[in-house]
Amino acid sequence: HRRAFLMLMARTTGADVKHLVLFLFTCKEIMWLCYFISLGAVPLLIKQEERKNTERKNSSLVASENWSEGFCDGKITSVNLITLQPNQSEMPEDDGTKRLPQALIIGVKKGGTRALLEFLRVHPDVRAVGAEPHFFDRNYQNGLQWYRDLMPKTLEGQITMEKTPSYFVTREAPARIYAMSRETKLIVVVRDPVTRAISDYTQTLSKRPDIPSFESLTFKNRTTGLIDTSWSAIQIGIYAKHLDNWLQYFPMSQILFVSGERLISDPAGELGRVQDFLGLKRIITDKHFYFNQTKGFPCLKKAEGSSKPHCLGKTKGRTHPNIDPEVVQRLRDFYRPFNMKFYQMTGRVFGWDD
Ligand SMILES: Nc1ncnc2c1ncn2[C@@H]1O[C@H](COP(=O)(O)OS(=O)(=O)O)[C@@H](OP(=O)(O)O)[C@H]1O
Repeated sequence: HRRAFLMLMARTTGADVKHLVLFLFTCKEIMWLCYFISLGAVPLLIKQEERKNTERKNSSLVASENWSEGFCDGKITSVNLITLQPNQSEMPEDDGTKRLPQALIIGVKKGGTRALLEFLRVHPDVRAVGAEPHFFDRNYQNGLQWYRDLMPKTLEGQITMEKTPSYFVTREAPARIYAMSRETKLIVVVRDPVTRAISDYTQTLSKRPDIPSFESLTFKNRTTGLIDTSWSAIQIGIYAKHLDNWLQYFPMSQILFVSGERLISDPAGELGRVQDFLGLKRIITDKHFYFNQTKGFPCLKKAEGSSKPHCLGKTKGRTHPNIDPEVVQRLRDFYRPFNMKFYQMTGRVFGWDD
């Protein structure tokens, strides 16, 4: 049959039989070659297609993240944040992910906020920003993406933190923090408002030595003894008033008050309360501290990521100027009712009026 077919082909096409044999043989080989290639190529093509699909999916998630940032123009709500989650979880987890803080030290200025943050950083499950981001007061227009970019990377189970003491007296801060997450844990380090005011004044004086005396700034009218509550050094210490603003958004159970005085006299005790509040294992104990006589403060035996002892710098523990005792007494009388209200609200007696 093969021979008859070849003869017929040669006769109709007028081609040489030898050439026809060669031609058909080559066609057959080519067809077989194509068949074998397709066997291997099909799974390969499927794999390539799958990879392309995954890449497409990832890039659309990144695009949606960028979109929500741009669209919301710094006013990102928790709804937008949920959109960001899938992409975060697909990012490599080995060196961690930048997350928005779950806990904040919101105040008070000169309360001992730096000491608390430095002590907390010793805990392996706490990661914190060194500088004060001032996001919820001065930099809110930069948006949550900007804020999150400032954060250190954390692994699953680690807590991201920052401290900005001015949040406590910023009217808009509670609503803004609530909009980021209503679950945010808030820590306030409080200190006797009179010494706090003097400490605040001492800091300003160190930067601007020509400012008026503490005594003259305290009063609106020295003869009538009317206190100038618009002076920020005085205003910040009316803790009960500021706390009222926070309680419009957060329950008391979500706010922890740390005694600035106890943070100096018993750092491990206060750190124990803070670790419990944050749901952390009590790792920071009295073994971590020693009292530095020269500095006059507790210091860390080993700072975070170091094996050396560490005290806070020169700007912490400045010598306060002597203030007229009559003025100090007048301020004590002024703060007493506010302090009583504050003790009542927090359920803790801080002992500033003993
Ligand atoms: N361990 C330790 N070392 C040094 N200083 C300590 C410590 N614990 C608490 N303090 C007190 O912290 C006060 C400064 O408070 P802040 O860190 O909150 O100040 S600031 O608002 O960040 O400027 C600072 O206030 P001044 O003494 O008035 O400078 C300290 O009294």
